[in-house]
Amino acid sequence: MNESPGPVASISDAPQHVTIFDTSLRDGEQSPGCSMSASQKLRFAHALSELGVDVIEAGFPSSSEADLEGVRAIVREVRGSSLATLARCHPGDIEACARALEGAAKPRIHVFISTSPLHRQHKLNLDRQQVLERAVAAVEQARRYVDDVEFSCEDALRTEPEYLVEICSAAIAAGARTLNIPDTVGYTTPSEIRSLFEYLRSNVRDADKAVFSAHCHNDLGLAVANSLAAIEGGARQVECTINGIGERAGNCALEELVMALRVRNAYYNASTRIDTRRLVPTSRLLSRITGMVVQRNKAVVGQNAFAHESGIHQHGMLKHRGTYEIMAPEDVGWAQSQMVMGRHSGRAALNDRLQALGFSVDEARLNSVFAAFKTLAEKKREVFDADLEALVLGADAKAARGYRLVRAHVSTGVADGSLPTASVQLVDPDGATISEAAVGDGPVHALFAALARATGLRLAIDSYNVSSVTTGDDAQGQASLTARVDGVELTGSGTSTDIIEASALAWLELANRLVRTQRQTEPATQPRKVAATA
Ligand SMILES: CC(=O)SCCNC(=O)CCNC(=O)[C@H](O)C(C)(C)COP(=O)(O)OP(=O)(O)OC[C@H]1O[C@@H](n2cnc3c(N)ncnc32)[C@H](O)[C@@H]1OP(=O)(O)O
Ligand SMILES: CC(C)C(=O)C(=O)O
Ligand SMILES: [Mg+2]
Repeated sequence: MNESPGPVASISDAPQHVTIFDTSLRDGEQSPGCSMSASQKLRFAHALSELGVDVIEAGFPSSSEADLEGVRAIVREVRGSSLATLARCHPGDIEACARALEGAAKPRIHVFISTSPLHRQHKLNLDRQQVLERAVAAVEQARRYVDDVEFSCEDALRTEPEYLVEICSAAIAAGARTLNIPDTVGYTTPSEIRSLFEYLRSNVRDADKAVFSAHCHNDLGLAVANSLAAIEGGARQVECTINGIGERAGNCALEELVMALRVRNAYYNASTRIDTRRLVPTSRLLSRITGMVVQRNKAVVGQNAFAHESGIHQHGMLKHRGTYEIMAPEDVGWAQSQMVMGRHSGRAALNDRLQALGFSVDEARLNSVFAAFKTLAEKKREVFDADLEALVLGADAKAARGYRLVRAHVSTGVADGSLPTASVQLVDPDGATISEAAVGDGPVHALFAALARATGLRLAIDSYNVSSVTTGDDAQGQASLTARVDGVELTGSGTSTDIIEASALAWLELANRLVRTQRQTEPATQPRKVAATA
């Protein structure tokens, strides 16, 4: 048997700071499906600043009046981070950057030009010397407006390395403080980009006067790996985007890069200023603004990143989180790990979930519930709390005693000054009819307020979601709610073609679960007391 490799040595003895340059609002925004209005950009720029991003690339002011206005609004309000804007090596673009950045506390102008033979010949129709002269003139012009100038060699990874040395040396001499080496088309590999950064840092004149920066695209799915390799080669700024949005397959995902540096700190010995607990909220905000859904299995911020369905993993997780998680969900902004009950789950996870729902079962009962659970899980993709309750109680949860919706009515108006109002009629667990009404900030808020009045239960809702479960104009909507009661997460869901009815059913399912865990007296089980939040 081979010997274990032992701990990996650190790449650097002295702790290093890696500057996080976020380009979600520029490279990210220019990708299909990600356009943002000026007010959306402003909102997201605030979120990036709160996240602790060092440099926010706010836009490309010469591209449109709207982009210019968007940058100006960010300059007026956002403090803390440096604010960068992009310009071609073109006097008009650089003037537009300067105008947009007027009043910024920490302005940066970012000028770029293509350096690769393919781009020089086919895109720009310029030779090496002409590109170099355009670059030097642009950096010098930008320096007349601001001290902090970044120069990028577009398509650097397909550029002759000795020409990169020449143009980077000239850019430093002209006043550039940051030299960005983009892998514009996501073509490079980790060992190649690492060698290129080492080569440039050794050969560029006055290399120590500038920060070398990586800007990797994800066409081969290597953007994060290549950015980390660039850090190994000496990069001290990484350009990235939230959720990895950006041209084509996107840019290096900020959340992945930052967590790799943190989780493998002993190796990289490099840190960032990012408040990692804000990663998930920031990712969610971007999804909401752009409508770009994050894939479930996306590292760090995807819904499955801390979810476990298979029995062996769930069993390990219940013994020690470290068995199957290399970082804590709380550290990146999730509430907790998730145990999803499904076809692959085992007895340990089932027992744990039943206890959380207030049922303590002996081994024989657990075995019989487990057999029924496996049969059900073969038919359903996910087994919900309501299904588990039905299995333990030996009856359909819908038939169990609880509040039942008779009717609900909601009225609302847009910009007519009317208050959203809801009235509900329920039958309570003892068969009596109750009617109540309430107003709220919106129709669903009013509905929940009326249900709270009718039942006397005030649920502290953690999340509320509506999604369609079928297609077409008459699609069924599924409303899902979660609430935390005494540290236990309870869920409720309801389905209807009317989303108000679906929402009321979800609220009542959650409320009934709460009531049942308080009142449940079935002899084979011992209910755990769960108090309603008042
Ligand atoms: C790798 C990147 O991410 S680069 C950034 C890409 N982002 C964008 O393009 C979004 C914003 N762009 C735009 O709104 C428009 O392209 C504009 C306003 C900038 C320019 O629009 P137009 O004047 O109509 O030019 P168009 O987009 O058709 O072509 C680009 C022109 O810029 C030139 N160009 C491209 N890059 C550079 C550069 N770095 N420096 C100087 N000129 C450049 C091209 O050669 C072409 O010039 P030409 O019109 O003389 O042939
Ligand atoms: C403008 C530059 C930095 C760029 O986005 C790229 O080359 O990918
Ligand atoms: Mg790019």
